Amino acid sequence: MKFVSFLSVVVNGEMIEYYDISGCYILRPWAMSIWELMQVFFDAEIKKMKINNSYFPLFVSKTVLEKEKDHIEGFAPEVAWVTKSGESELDVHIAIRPTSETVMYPYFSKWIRGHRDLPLRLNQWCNVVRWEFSNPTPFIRSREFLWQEGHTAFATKAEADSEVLDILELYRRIYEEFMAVPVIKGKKSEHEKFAGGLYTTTVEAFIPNTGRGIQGATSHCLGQNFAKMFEINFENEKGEKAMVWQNSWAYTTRTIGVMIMVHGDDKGLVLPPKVASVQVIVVPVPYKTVSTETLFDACAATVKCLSEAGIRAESDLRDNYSPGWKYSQWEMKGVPLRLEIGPKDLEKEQVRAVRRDNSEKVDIEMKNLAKEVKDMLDNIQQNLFDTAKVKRDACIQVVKTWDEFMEALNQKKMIFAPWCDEEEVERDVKARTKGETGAAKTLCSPFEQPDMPEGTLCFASGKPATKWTYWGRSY
Ligand SMILES: O=C(C[C@H]1NCCC[C@H]1O)Cn1cnc2c(c1=O)CCCC2
Ligand SMILES: [Mg+2]
Repeated sequence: MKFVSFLSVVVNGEMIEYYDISGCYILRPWAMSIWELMQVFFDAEIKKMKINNSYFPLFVSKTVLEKEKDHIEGFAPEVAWVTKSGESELDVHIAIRPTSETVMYPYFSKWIRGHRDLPLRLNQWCNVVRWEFSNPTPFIRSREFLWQEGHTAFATKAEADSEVLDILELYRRIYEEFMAVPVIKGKKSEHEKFAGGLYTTTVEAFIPNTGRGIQGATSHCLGQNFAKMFEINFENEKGEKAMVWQNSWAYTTRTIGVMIMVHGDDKGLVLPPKVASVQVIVVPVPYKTVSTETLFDACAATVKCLSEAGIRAESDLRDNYSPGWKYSQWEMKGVPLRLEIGPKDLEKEQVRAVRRDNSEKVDIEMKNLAKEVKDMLDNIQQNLFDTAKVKRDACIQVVKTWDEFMEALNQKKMIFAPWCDEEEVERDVKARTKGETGAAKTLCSPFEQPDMPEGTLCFASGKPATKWTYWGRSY
C-alpha cells in the first residue's frame, strides 16, 4: 500500500478522524476495537506474570523530570509543558508525561526497602505526549499515543534479564499471532538503544512497500542506572544495602499502523481475523423472487449461528445501499470474510463466502456454517502471516561490502551485514547515507546469529566483524 493511500485508507476505513491540532488524531471505534482486542490478550498475559496495573499522574514537575540530565537532554524539545492555569502563570512549570520513569521511580524508592518488597512489577495503560516535529502520521508518529508501559524492579540482574525476554516474546506474539506481521527479535545497538538503559531488546518489523524498518515494541533492561539516579535500594538477605535491577517495556498504538501498512491493498484495509471487531459481515442480495423479510430472517439466523459459535458477525441490512456498494465499503474497512445470501443461496441452503485476503469465493452449506467459517477465518489469519513473511523475506539482502550495502539500500532492502559493532562506525554509516529519504541505521542484531566465518570483515569499516546486524532506513 502506498503511503498516500495509507492516509486515505485509515480515514475511509473509519479508523481515524483528523483533528485540528497537528499530530493529534481521533481513534474511532474501528481502530479502538483493535487496540482493545490486543489489550485483552496482553493484560491477561502480564497478570499471569503477577504484574499489577496501576495509574500514575499525567503531570511531572520540571524538577523531577530533569532529575537526571542525560536521561532527558536528547528529548527535551519533545516535552510538552503546562505553564499556566487560567490567566495565572504557574511558578513551577509542569510537564505532561512523555514516559513515566521519573514519575514512578521516586515512589519505587519509597516503597522498596527490603528484599521482601521485590520484585516490584507495575504496568500502566495510558497516553503519553511527545511533541515531535517530523512528519506526523496516524498511528506511526503522533504527538499523543496510547501505550502500556511496564516498570519492574528485581533483586538480581538474572531476574531482570529473564523478564526482558518474557515480555519480548509477548510482543512477538502480538505481532505474529494477532497482527499477522512477521518480526525479528534482537538487540539494539549502543547507538540506537534507550540511552538511560543498559540494553534494549526489540521486535523489528519491515514495510516492503516503503522499504523501511520499523521498531515494533521495546523491552529494556535498565540495569541499575535509574536505581542510582533515584536511590532505589534494598537490604538484601545478607543485610547489605544493594541497588535494584530494573526493566521497562512498552508497545503502542503504532502496532495498528504497522498492521495496516503490511496487509493493506488497493481496496483498503485488510484486518487479520484475530483483531477484527467484525470478522464476518452478512449481506442480503435482494431479488424479486423472494421477500425481503425472508432474506433478512436468513441473515439474522446466520449472524446468530455464528455469534453463538464465538465468531464476531454482523449483518448489513441497510435498505438504502446496494449489495455492490456494501461489498466495497466492507472491503475498504477490511472485514476478513463476507457472506452473501440471495434467493438461490436460500434454495440450496447455502451462503456465498468471499474472502478479503485473496478474494476467493466459495459456497458453504448452512448446516456446516460455524465450523466452515471458523476454519476459513483461521486460514485467512495464517495466510496473511505467510504472505507477509514471504514478502518480508524477499526484502532481506545479505551484503559483505560497502558497495553492495549502498546498492541494497537504494533498492529498499532490509540489509543483513557483518558489522564490527563499533558505535563510531554506525555514526559514520548514518553520516554517509544521509539524504532526503533518511539515513541508514541499525535495526537490530538478531538473537539468532548465523555463523561468522573466520576473517569476515565489517562491510563498513573493514575491521573484523563480530555481529550479523540488520540495517535499513526506518520510521
Ligand atoms: O520512553 C523511553 C524508554 C522507556 N519508557 C517506558 C516504556 C519503555 C520505554 O519506552 C525512552 N524515551 C523516549 N522518548 C522520550 C523520552 C524517553 O525516555 C523522555 C522524554 C521525551 C521523549
Ligand atoms: Mg522519540
